Amino acid sequence: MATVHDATLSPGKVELVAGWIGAQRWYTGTGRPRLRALDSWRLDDPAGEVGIETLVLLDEVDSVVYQVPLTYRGAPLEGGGAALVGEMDHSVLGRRWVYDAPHDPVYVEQLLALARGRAAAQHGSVSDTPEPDVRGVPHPTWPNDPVVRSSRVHGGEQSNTSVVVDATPSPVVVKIFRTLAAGDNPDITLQEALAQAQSPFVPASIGHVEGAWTRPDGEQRDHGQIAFVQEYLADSTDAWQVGLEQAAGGTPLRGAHAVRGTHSVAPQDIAFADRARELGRVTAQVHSTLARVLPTRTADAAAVSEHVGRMRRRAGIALGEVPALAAHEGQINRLLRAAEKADWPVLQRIHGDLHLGQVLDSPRRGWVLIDFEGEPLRPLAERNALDSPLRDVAGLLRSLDYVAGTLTRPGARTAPGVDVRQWCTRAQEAFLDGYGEIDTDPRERETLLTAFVLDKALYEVIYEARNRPSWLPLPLEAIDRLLKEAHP
Ligand SMILES: Nc1ncnc2c1ncn2[C@@H]1O[C@H](COP(=O)(O)OP(=O)(O)O)[C@@H](O)[C@H]1O
Ligand SMILES: O=P(O)(O)O[C@H]1O[C@H](CO)[C@@H](O[C@H]2O[C@H](CO)[C@@H](O)[C@H](O)[C@H]2O)[C@H](O)[C@H]1O
Repeated sequence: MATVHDATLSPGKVELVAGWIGAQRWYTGTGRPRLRALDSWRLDDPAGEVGIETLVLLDEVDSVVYQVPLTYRGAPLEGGGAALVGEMDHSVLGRRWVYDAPHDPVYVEQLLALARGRAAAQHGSVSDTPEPDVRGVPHPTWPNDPVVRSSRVHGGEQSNTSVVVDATPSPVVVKIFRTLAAGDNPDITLQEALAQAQSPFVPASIGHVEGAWTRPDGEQRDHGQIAFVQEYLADSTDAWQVGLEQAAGGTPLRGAHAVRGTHSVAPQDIAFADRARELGRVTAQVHSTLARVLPTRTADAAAVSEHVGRMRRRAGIALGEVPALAAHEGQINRLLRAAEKADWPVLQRIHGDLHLGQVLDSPRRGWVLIDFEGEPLRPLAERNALDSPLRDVAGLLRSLDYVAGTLTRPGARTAPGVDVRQWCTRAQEAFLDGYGEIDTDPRERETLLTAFVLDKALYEVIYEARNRPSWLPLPLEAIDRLLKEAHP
C-alpha cells in the first residue's frame, strides 16, 4: 500500500521534469515546455524502499499529454547516472534522487506485474487507496507470468520507451507509451488481434495496461492504454540494418537462399531480392489477416474524398514548412486529383507507418512486423481509422529508397562497383512481386500507388524537417524523382 506524505518538495516534481523533458527523444515540442500536472498514480515497491509514481503532464505549449514515470530513491541508483532526472529535498524523507523510471528495475518489475494482473495501481495523492482505472490486461494467449532477471532500456531513436527484460521462461519487451491520447492504441489492438488470429508475423502479445487521466479542462477522465508487453525476439536484427548492409555490398545475409538470377545481377541483389519478395508476401498476408478479423469498408466516393482531403492537408503543411517544395505544388495537386478519380481497394486496418525499422529479421521466424502505432504525426482518431493497404506498400517502397538515399549521401561507404539505385529498384520490384503473389499486384493501381508514395514522402519531409533536418534531402530528392517519372 503506497504511503503518500503530506510534504514540501524542493524543487517540485513538475519543475524538475520541466528541466529534463526537453532533451528526451520522445519529447515532441520544439521550444521550452510549459508543463501542468493532470494526474498521477503509484505502484508499490514490495521492499518498501523505492517510491514509484507516474505523472501525466500536459505541455501547454502544444497540448501534448506525456506519461512520465519516476522513481524516488533515498540514495543514488547504482549505474543510473544517465537516468537521473534530478535531486530534490523532501520535508519528511530528506534528500531524494529522482529517476526516469524505465531505467529503474524496481519500476519495470512492478509494471510487468501490473500488466499481468499481479499488482494493483495505487492513487497518486491518497495513501493506501487503489486506483482502479489503471489496470493490467493479461493476454489470454500467453500462458506464464515472466519472472524478471534484469532489464535495460532499448537504445536508439524511438518515439516511446521500450524496456528489454531478461526474464524466465523467455525475454519480453515492455513499451511505455510516452504521449497519451484517449481511445484505443492501434499498436496494442492490431498486434493483439493478429496474435489472437495466430499470425506468425508479429511477436506474441503478453499483456497491456489501461490508464485514465484527468482531461486538461479538469472535467472528466480520458481513458487509454499506457504500456504494452510482448515477446522479445532477442536474436533479431531490423530490416533497415539488413537492407543497409546488403545494399552496401557488405555482410551476406543469414539464411538467404539464391533465387533464379540473371548473370547481370550482383550476388547481394539476388539475396536481398529474395528477402524483399518474402517481405512483400508477409505484408500481404498481414493485410489479409487484418481484413479477416477486423472491420473493412468499400471505398465509396465520400471515403475517397476524405482520404484525398487528408493527403491535400498534408501537402499543404509540407509546402508551408519546407519552401523547397514550392516548385512542385502544381504537379502535387494534379497527382492528388488523379488519385481522387482512381479505383480504390477496400479500406481496412493497416500497419500505418510501415518502414524497414518496423520489420524484424528473426532467424527462427523470418520477417516479423512490430510497432502498429501508425504515424506519430497523425492524431489517434486517424490512426484508428480504416485506410488503404497501399499506404503500407508505399511505406516500404519509400524505406527501400531511404536505404539508397542514405548510401548515396556524402561520406557513405559502399563496396566498389555497387549501384545502390539499381539495388533499390530491384528490391522494390521484388517486394511488389511478392505482394502480388498473395493479393492484387499494387502496380495494377499505378496512379494510386504513386499518390500514396508521394503522400508518404511528404510525411517524411515534415517529419525530417521537425526532427532530423539533416535527413531532409532524402525525401525531397525522392519527390523530385517521383514527379519527374509520374504521369497522372
Ligand atoms: N518484440 C520485439 N522483439 C525484438 N525487438 C523489438 C521488439 N519490439 C521492439 N523491438 C526493438 O525496439 C525498437 C523500438 O520499438 P518500437 O515499437 O518501434 O518503438 P517506438 O514506437 O518507440 O519507435 C525497435 O526498432 C526494435 O529494434
Ligand atoms: O519508428 P517511428 O514510428 O518513430 O517512425 C518515425 O521515425 C522514423 C525514423 O526513425 C521515420 O522513418 C523514416 O526514416 C527511416 C530511416 O531512419 C526510413 O526507413 C523510413 O522509410 C522513413 O520514413 C518514420 O517516417 C517516422 O514516422
